[in-house]
Amino acid sequence: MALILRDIAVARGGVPVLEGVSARIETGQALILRGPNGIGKTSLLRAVAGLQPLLEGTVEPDTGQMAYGAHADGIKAQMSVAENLRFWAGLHGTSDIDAALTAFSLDGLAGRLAATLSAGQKRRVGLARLLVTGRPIWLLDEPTVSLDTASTALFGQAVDAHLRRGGTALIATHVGCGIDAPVLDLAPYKAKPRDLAGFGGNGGFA
Ligand SMILES: Nc1ncnc2c1ncn2[C@@H]1O[C@H](COP(=O)(O)OP(=O)(O)OP(=O)(O)O)[C@@H](O)[C@H]1O
Repeated sequence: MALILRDIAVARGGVPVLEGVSARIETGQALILRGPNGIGKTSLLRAVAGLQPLLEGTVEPDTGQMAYGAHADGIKAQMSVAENLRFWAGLHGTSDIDAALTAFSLDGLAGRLAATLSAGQKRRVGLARLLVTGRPIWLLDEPTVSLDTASTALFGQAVDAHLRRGGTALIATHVGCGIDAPVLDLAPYKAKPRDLAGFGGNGGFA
């Protein structure tokens, strides 16, 4: 399923950060978002995922087709790895977690309380959740932070398999994440200051 961004502008904390961003990611393709700290990679992904409003522009398809993998893994500490994945699968109307456990080498940790996982292990559970959503468009924010070389390779394989199944991925990263894909540098799209009155803006003092 293709992901289409048309002339998008996004704000953060009432301040415009990016404008004029367009991209078309065809079925089976990925696009890497690059740019310096603070340019707006996270804000753009959040807006595409429907977690914050777009200042301008449109996104296709609707957010029901998207799975968002954020910085904060959002794992439930008092549940086991398997319980976390089952919970997430239930939310998305799926039930099979075995493939996700295996893809991220989590079989041996399935019964482990999430609170006791290392940072990289938690990140692997966060990424495994993408698989159980069954959604075709993955929006990933710095997905390989905390991952060692072997886990980064597992991530690369999971994305490759997702793309081969007809998925799409938009990935923000400023480190190599093992994905061979075109890169969109966001630096040229830095927004010029503008008046956000009427958009919930507050002069930038959020
Ligand atoms: N809650 C907030 N309130 C106000 N400003 C914010 C808030 N969150 C982020 N910002 C600002 O919005 C801008 C864009 O931030 P964003 O996190 O989207 O950038 P990024 O490109 O993902 O950065 P990084 O590479 O550091 O993760 C930055 O200048 C940041 O300081």
